Amino acid sequence: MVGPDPHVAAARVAVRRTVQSLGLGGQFLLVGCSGGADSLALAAAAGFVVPRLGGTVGAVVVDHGLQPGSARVAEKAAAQCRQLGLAPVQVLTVTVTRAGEGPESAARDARYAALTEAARAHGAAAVLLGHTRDDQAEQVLLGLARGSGARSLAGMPVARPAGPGAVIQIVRPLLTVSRTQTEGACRALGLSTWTDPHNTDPGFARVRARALLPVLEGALGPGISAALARSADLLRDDADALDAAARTAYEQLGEPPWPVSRLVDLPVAVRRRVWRELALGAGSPSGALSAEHLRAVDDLVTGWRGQGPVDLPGGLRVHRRAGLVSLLDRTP
Ligand SMILES: Nc1ncnc2c1ncn2[C@@H]1O[C@H](COP(=O)(O)OP(=O)(O)OP(=O)(O)O)[C@@H](O)[C@H]1O
Repeated sequence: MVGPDPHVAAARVAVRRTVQSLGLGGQFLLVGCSGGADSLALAAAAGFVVPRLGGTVGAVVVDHGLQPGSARVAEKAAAQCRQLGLAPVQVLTVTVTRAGEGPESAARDARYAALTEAARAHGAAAVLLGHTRDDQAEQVLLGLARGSGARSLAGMPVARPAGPGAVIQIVRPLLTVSRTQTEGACRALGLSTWTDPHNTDPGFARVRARALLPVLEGALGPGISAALARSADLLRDDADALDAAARTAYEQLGEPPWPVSRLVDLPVAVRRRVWRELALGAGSPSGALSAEHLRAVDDLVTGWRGQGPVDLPGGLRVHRRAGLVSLLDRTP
């Protein structure tokens, strides 16, 4: 008997391992499918694997209505999901408000909200997304270009709760699978894939990062995407450990004011996280809080030369007086 195409097999193995390791066998799962090669390969693999693990799998295609013909693209993706045996398969039309950080991020927010809501309505345990190892590598490259820390370089986790305290998980089973493999799987299965025009628009930093990977492979040797994804995995473990240490330190410190003497002996990586937790907990907007803000707070505490207080986004001010560090509200 001839086995499945190797790309199809790779996607199935990745889905089976992820579903089993997360204890999701036997549950109802929902694939978020855009009609692109990654999420169609995911739908095909999940449609094969999940029933064999005693579960069921459906799909949701979100129509953002941002491009002409988007409804047709969505219907075609949904039809292919149905042919792959997924049920129920739904097209959800969302309204993307252009407020916030731009249409891309507004579309993403609307999509995640729609997918999570559909999962809740159908009683799904998880939403499966088709991010690949190449997406992970691009994310790491973009983080490096911004000078990010371990948490950001850790890229996307395989699983996370859909929101604070949520039961539904957002799961990315294909993070070990390359885009070449998802495209090969779709070809082997005769699936017709859609290419998001944004994926070739050099106006997006992600698209430019994508173009860089083959250049890096040429210069440094093959396997760069896999290596970057591996770094993300290692850094995620480090970031998790440091976050846990910072949470413990934060809890032990209690409410500010905090004595400087109890702060200076903490490792700087933990202190930085404590400052961040302090600022975010007091309402500083995360997008506006920079590494420079955190460095200034740390300097106030550990490198004091009589400098003044540090102002943080959100109308906050960190003060040092008589060996105590306190957080004040600057708003009148
Ligand atoms: N229109 C859509 N409907 C349903 N699921 C989608 C849709 N678009 C994307 N997805 C899901 O999200 C995955 C990632 O898609 P994409 O890379 O386009 O997202 P993104 O814009 O980079 O945002 P993010 O990476 O934060 O999810 C897809 O593989 C698919 O599972």
